Amino acid sequence: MMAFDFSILLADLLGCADETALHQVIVRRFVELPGVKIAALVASQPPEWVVTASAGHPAGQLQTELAAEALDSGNVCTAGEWRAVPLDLFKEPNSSPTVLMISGTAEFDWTSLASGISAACSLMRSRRRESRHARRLQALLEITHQWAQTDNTETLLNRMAEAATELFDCDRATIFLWDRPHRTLVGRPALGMENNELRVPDTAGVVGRVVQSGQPERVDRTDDRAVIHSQVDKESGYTTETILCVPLLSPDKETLGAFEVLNKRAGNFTADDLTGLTELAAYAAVSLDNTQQWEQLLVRHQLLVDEAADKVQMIGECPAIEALRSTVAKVAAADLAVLVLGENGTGKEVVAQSLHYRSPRRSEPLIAVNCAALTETLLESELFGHEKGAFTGATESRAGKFEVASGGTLFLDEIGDMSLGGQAKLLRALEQKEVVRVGGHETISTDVRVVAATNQNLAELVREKKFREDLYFRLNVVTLELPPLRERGDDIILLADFFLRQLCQKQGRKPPRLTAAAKKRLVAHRWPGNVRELRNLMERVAYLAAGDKVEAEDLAFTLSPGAASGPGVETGLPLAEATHDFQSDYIRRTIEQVRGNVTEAAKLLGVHRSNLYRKMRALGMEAEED
Ligand SMILES: Nc1ncnc2c1ncn2[C@@H]1O[C@H](COP(=O)(O)OP(=O)(O)OP(=O)(O)O)[C@@H](O)[C@H]1O
Repeated sequence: MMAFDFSILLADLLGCADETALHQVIVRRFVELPGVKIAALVASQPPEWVVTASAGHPAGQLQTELAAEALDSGNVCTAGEWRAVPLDLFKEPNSSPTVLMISGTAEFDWTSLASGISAACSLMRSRRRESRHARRLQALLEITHQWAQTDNTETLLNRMAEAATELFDCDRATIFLWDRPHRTLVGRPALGMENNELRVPDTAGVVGRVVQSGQPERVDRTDDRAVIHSQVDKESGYTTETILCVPLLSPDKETLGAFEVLNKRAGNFTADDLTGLTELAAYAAVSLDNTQQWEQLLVRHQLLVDEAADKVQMIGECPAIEALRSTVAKVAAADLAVLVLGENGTGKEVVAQSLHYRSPRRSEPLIAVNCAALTETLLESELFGHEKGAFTGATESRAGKFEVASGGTLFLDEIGDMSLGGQAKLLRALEQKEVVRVGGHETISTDVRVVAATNQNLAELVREKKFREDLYFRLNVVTLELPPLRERGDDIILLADFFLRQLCQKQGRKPPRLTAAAKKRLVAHRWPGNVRELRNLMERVAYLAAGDKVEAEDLAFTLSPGAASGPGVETGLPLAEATHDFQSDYIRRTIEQVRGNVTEAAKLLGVHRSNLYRKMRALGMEAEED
């Protein structure tokens, strides 16, 4: 009796890529042995026998009756030089019982040989399964990495379907999302359907059963066609042969829909495909969830941007403002640097906001930096950022405004106040489109549109060598000049009404009306603080004036610190009117100073409390004694 060396067989089996190769290896190994003329593997597929591999003489003379006898008895059967050895090789589902047929004089311990071959094959198969699993995981990793970079559900679903058809060697794949309120499954991509989308009731066909039960389903070629939702095939003109469908489960096991693959190119979907699709669906559920959250965030972000853009209103109809508005509309979309000139409070920041929200950069940040408020060192760290430990107090690394505003707009206010050192660094950043954080080495590229503003005469500063000429030209591709408020005529009234409306709306009350005298006073005022001063005044009026009218006396102008000392009364008024205005203004401000305490105000004014009330009534001021 000959001994059989399993180690050689095992080594050969491990190299087999598929079942056919495995069968070939077994039969070849036998005919190499002395005394073996023919070796073959035959599989019982009633009503016939199929030779899956043979070696040696042609297999035509195979004794299939002997094979049947061996299979029925479970023992080795002999007829002349032929041996039929039933193998327990193929325990896998769908595999046929197999018999090893040997012709020759060689004698082995056939029973242990049969179980040895079966064990070797089973070991080889599990190795192959593991390596297939590892390959599938590798493919999954590559696929999910690609998914993670997709921020749009439509694209993501298409990519998922592409990945699945490739991975499972099938014709089509569709991901169904469960619209529970409408009891509908929405499948995409759906080739041949309108909008590439398929809508079916959530109880229809295989996919309906999968989402309802949470269990996967498989339809093979031989299965009853009745299980397939034939309506879909009718509509799309497609013939479904095989299906594998698994539920799409969220990480907390809620069924979100189903992942379906159709028409395996060869044969039926396998148990391996089921494991693979279940794994793929788990990643798909997470990616879909992430992408949908991202999309929701984008929608919310867009709403916020629109809301912010709507709030930016440049009120005014005087020719200078009309001209400015039309230039803003023209240059906003071009990525040009803009210099905005104008006195303090004339609306330079409003212009920067209008430019930003009318540009393609509107969804990215608009970042404002006041260059006058910071020392040179602080300004540098503010603009370019700093690394941890770059200077005392730099306990954390921080991105600069150039980095934060990248993709958007950087508004450099009070640029005329920037030191010459700061100007040099700013120029470098603008020219090279990159910055280096203070204390850092790495260059960080940035893409910002710069809008600069100043209340100074920048050209004059250039002449005086206080501002770099090269920076001046770089910032000043387009100049927009805002006139002071006193030169805007009736726009003062438009703005006053606008602010009153806006501020009263916040308090939920009807805005009071400006009387003709009040309007006259507003237009006559010099407005050293420009629109900001007007806004502040209207804010006070909106809070203090209780009635439905705003009288001239209600307009208590605040003296600007720069103005000559004296009451805030216009020149050009008759003395009686000026005295009247001065007195009401002075009394009002004194009362405001002591937060409405009239007794206290009377003391400060050196009059008796009741006399103060009398005086206020005479001046037409609201004065209710308590
Ligand atoms: N044309 C306008 N329409 C509506 N509001 C305006 C207008 N101009 C200015 N404002 C408002 O006036 C205030 C001051 O405007 P802004 O801050 O833009 O002025 P600025 O010129 O940038 O001031 P500064 O020079 O002090 O930085 C803001 O509340 C702004 O909303």
